[in-house]
Formats: sequence, structure tokens, C-alpha cells
Amino acid sequence: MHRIAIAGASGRMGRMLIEGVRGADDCQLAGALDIAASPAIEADAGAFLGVNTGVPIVADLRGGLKNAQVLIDFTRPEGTLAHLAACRELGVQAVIGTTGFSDAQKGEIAEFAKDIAIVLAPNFSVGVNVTFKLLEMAAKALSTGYDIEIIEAHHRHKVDAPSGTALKMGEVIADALGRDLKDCAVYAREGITGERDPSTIGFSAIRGGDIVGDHTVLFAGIGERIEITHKSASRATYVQGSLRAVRFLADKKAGLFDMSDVLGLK
Ligand SMILES: NC(=O)C1=CN([C@@H]2O[C@H](COP(=O)(O)OP(=O)(O)OC[C@H]3O[C@@H](n4cnc5c(N)ncnc54)[C@H](OP(=O)(O)O)[C@@H]3O)[C@@H](O)[C@H]2O)C=CC1
Ligand SMILES: O=C(O)C1=N[C@H](C(=O)O)C[C@H](O)C1
Repeated sequence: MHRIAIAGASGRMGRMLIEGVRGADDCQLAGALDIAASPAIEADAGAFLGVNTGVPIVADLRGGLKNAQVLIDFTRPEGTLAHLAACRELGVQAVIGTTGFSDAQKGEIAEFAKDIAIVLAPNFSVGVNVTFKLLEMAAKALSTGYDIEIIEAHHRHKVDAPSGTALKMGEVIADALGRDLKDCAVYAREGITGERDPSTIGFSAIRGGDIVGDHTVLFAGIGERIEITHKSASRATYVQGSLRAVRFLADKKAGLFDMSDVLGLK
């Protein structure tokens, strides 16, 4: 039985994860965390479902993690880093879905992974991770004569842009082309921009309504264009991917892994 604590327990992903853990035969809810200011503190983690899980939502990290083998964390970068410090102290593994980390924060996660096993992925859906592989192939085959643009759309509450998934798509494509995304990413265009530099990878972020998560990569050539699109219709796909990551970690002592490790796509 995988004993799982959920961080951000009252968030969009946190609630779906609690439901997902309760629905999985091999998983048990062992803790629930949220920030001290959350109105959900001290409520039962299943209250939003009308069920009593016996697991209260707490702000005390050590209290929330003490019965857990693994933490699933979809919160904010600063929260995730604080959670990882407590995980390291208690020997708890981590599945991290939070996006918006700076390079320095990613470096801190790599340091934690020297002591505990961590899966870090900007997108836990199987389809998106297969799409990364398709993009690698497409980028190599279309390396000249095609302009590359990444367009993502998310709900109105999302706080980071471009999405972690869009950035990862950019990294996959840049790597396949032997470029560094830092040198070739264009995140905004306005005014007299001049003609498009063919070596660039452009990003566009749309925010609105309840869009769960759409990503399109456009390879625009002369006389044709190819669009590779993934659309999430439900957050359940991220939940199922997170639980696969939990199972993958079961025999891991330390190390930093991603969804291509979990899915055997490397
Ligand atoms: N990798 C993937 O597959 C996916 C990743 N995500 C990412 O997961 C993250 C969360 O998304 P979502 O669930 O929609 O967001 P929500 O805002 O709905 O939930 C975030 C949760 O984290 C809590 N929180 C906020 N700040 C902190 C903090 N500093 N420390 C600890 N907890 C905190 C919030 O509490 P309160 O509400 O009280 O502020 C809330 O409970 C985002 O980074 C998003 O991009 C989302 C979906 C899929
Ligand atoms: O905030 C979200 O909702 C999502 N965030 C992730 C991202 O930034 O890529 C994954 C998914 O697109 C949903």
C-alpha cells in the first residue's frame, strides 16, 4: 500500500488527487497539507466530497508528512521547496507537478534528489509525454525551412506563463535542433518587431475560462504547415500519471526522475 500525503489539498489538483488516491486500491491517503491561511485547515481532507477520511488538512509540514512514504505536490515553487526540505528530513519521497520554477530553484530540487527520490514533471499526462517524443522526431525532420511556434491555452486562474509544458516542449525541440532554448526563445511580440528570425522558437499563452490545458506546436513552412496538438479535457489524466509516478518511486532510494523514466520512454 502506498501511503501518500497531498500538498495543496484544497487546490484544483489537490482535490482531484485526494479523490484519485481514495479510488486506487493500492493507495492510502496518509496526510494532507495546505498553507496556514487556507480556510480548509483542520477540515477533513474528504470534506469537499462529503466523506470522512480521518485525515485532517494541516499546515504543519512534519505533522502532515509523518505517516507518509511519498508526497504529491502541485502547489507553488516556494511551497514545493519548503515541502522538499521537510521530505528530506523525514525520508519521504516526492512527486512534483508544480510549474514555474526558476533555474536556481530547479538546482535546489536536484540537490534534494541526492538524498530522496523525486519525480519532477511539468505534465503528468501520458499523452503529453508521448507528444514530447513526437516533437523530437518532427523537429529533427523539419530542421530547416519551418518556423516553430508553441501556443498554449489554460484556465483564467493559472499564475505562470508560458506553461511548464510549453517550456518543456521548447526545450525538447531546441535540444533536437542543437540549440539552447535560452538563446532562441521569443516570449512576446509587439510593435515593429522586424521579420521573423528563423532560428527562434516563439511562445504564445492564452488564458481564459476553464480550459484545462491545450498545447499546439506549429511548424510553419512554405506551402504547408504541421500542427501537433495535445488537449487535456480533465485533470484526471494528471492524477493517474502522478499515481504511476508514486508506484515507480516505490523501490527508489534517491535520484531525480521525470515522466519519461516513469513511462519507459527514454
Ligand atoms: N505537472 C502537471 O501535470 C500539472 C501541473 N500543474 C501545476 O500545479 C500547480 C497547482 O495547480 P492548481 O492545482 O491548478 O493550483 P491551485 O491554486 O488550485 O492550488 C494550489 C494549492 O497550493 C496551495 N498553495 C499556494 N501557495 C502555496 C505555498 N506557498 N505553499 C504551499 N501551498 C501553497 C494553495 O492554497 P490556497 O488555495 O489556500 O492559496 C492551493 O491549495 C501549478 O503550478 C500548476 O501549473 C497543474 C496541473 C497539472
Ligand atoms: O496550471 C495548470 O492547470 C497546468 N499546468 C501545467 C503546466 O504549466 O504545463 C500542466 C497542465 O498544462 C495544466
